[in-house]
Amino acid sequence: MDAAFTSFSPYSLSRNSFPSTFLSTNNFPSLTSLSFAKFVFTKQSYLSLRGPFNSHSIKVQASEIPPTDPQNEEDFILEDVPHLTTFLPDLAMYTNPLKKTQAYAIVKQTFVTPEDVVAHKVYFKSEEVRACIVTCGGLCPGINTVIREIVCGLNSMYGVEEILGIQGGYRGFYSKNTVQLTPKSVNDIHKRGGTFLQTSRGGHDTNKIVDNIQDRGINQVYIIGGDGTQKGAAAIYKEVERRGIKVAVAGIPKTIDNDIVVIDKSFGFDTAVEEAQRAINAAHVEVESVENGVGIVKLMGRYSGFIAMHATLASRDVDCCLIPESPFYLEGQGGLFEFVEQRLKENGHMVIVLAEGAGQEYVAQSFHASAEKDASGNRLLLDVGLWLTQKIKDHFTNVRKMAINMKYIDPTYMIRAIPSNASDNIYCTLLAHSAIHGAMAGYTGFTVGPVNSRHAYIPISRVTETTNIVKLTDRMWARLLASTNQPSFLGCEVVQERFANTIDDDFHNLKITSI
Ligand SMILES: Nc1ncnc2c1ncn2[C@@H]1O[C@H](COP(=O)(O)OP(=O)(O)OP(=O)(O)O)[C@@H](O)[C@H]1O
Ligand SMILES: O=P(O)(O)OC[C@H]1O[C@](O)(CO)[C@@H](O)[C@@H]1O
Ligand SMILES: [Mg+2]
Repeated sequence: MDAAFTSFSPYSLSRNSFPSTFLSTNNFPSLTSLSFAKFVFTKQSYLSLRGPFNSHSIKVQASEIPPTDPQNEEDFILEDVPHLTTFLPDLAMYTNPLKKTQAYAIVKQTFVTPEDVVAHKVYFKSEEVRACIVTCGGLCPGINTVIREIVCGLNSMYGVEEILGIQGGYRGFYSKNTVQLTPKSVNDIHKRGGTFLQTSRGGHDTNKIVDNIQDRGINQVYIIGGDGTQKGAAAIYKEVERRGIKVAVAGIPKTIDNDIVVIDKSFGFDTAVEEAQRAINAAHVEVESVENGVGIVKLMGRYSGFIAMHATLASRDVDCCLIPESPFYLEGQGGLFEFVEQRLKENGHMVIVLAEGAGQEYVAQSFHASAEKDASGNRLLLDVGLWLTQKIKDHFTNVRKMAINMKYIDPTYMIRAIPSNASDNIYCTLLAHSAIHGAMAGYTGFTVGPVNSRHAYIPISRVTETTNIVKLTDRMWARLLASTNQPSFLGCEVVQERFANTIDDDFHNLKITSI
């Protein structure tokens, strides 16, 4: 593989300067490159990614490229981004067609900085590529943009003609016909919400999928989806490797909940937060126009309250934000009822933003519901919005004998069914291009995404080992508490106990690896 790349200048990530083998794709058209790509980040960079309390890191293997300061060797996390040559050492290489494209040929000496990386050689001839794209899991604004940009990017940058759409998620590999994707057929799809290819949950059968990949002669697989999808992608990559077939597997992380670890933020998240503002505004207008108005807005967020937290912070009209990570209680001193009453006395109205995964244990108790699961094994949530609405009504009517005016708004699906906004559109384009360049360069078993603002190739296993959740000890949550002045519902000791160590949370079944 070394011959495919030339030498590479060190660059600085975060404040620490160190020789990086991090394959950056921010400005791809440089003709510098690196001898091998590794996924690297330091404690320092992880810190800046995850906030000041997170000092945990896993040293995967000794550094092949020594750290700048050998004393700080512990600070490095090095891990190979898998490459086809790992299991197919004799693969042929070809001159990268990007060199000849008009768009990139001229930039050789113009926009190139030492940290830019491009493969001199690629491992696929344009005419040999038979790519496919699949979308799995829930919807998210921007999926269609990613599909469009993979198709258009492969075609315009690498001259690829054969691109298949797998319809209806993973099970589409073995249960449906494929659809031919061309720049023309996907030209307008970025203006629509949803997924042009349709999606599904469940139905991941690794052997059937890889059999199908082989039967159809597919050699590049682009998989757009959330944490479950990425686990499925990792299984496909492993099976491909076991069979020793030349198939590059690239994951593009998609999650409206922003629950995928390592990457800075998931695409569509900003769009969803923006759309949530409309619901919060509506709730605020409604409740300030009546006496004792209480507005409840339910937003998505199964185990991670990022949408609710960001929508609350952006709005400033929200009095209280309830998320799955932060337990709350209703009755007594410091409880939600007391806070609602206090706000009604002060302002005559209040707005609560509620992530759908919050308070599930209470709702389950109230409804005596059993834990149902969807086809992928995700727990089906009970409607905490309806439950809370009823609880607040009952409390004020029956206990406090106080008339309140309740407005419950549930825009959950509306915030993810829309097309992506302008900045998410650009972000989706970068992700798609990053995936294409990586696959053409022979990388496989990787997920793309920005880490500390630099687009990177990340071994899929890194993004599936844990889930991103709001950390109550993080400054963002502190900012929210400062903005709403809501009760924290937790004593300091509880936060320490709950978040100080690596724990397995019974309810969320999530691993909080470190603080
Ligand atoms: N551990 C796993 N191994 C293999 N495949 C999996 C695994 N977990 C989930 N999948 C498959 O991935 C697909 C999507 O999973 P899931 O429905 O959990 O959505 P997701 O990708 O996590 O997206 P989101 O949760 O954001 O909607 C499904 O087809 C499911 O069968
Ligand atoms: O699309 P479904 O199956 O109704 O699932 C909804 C779930 O999907 C998510 O949007 C994640 O994709 C969650 O926020 C939500 O709980
Ligand atoms: Mg998921």
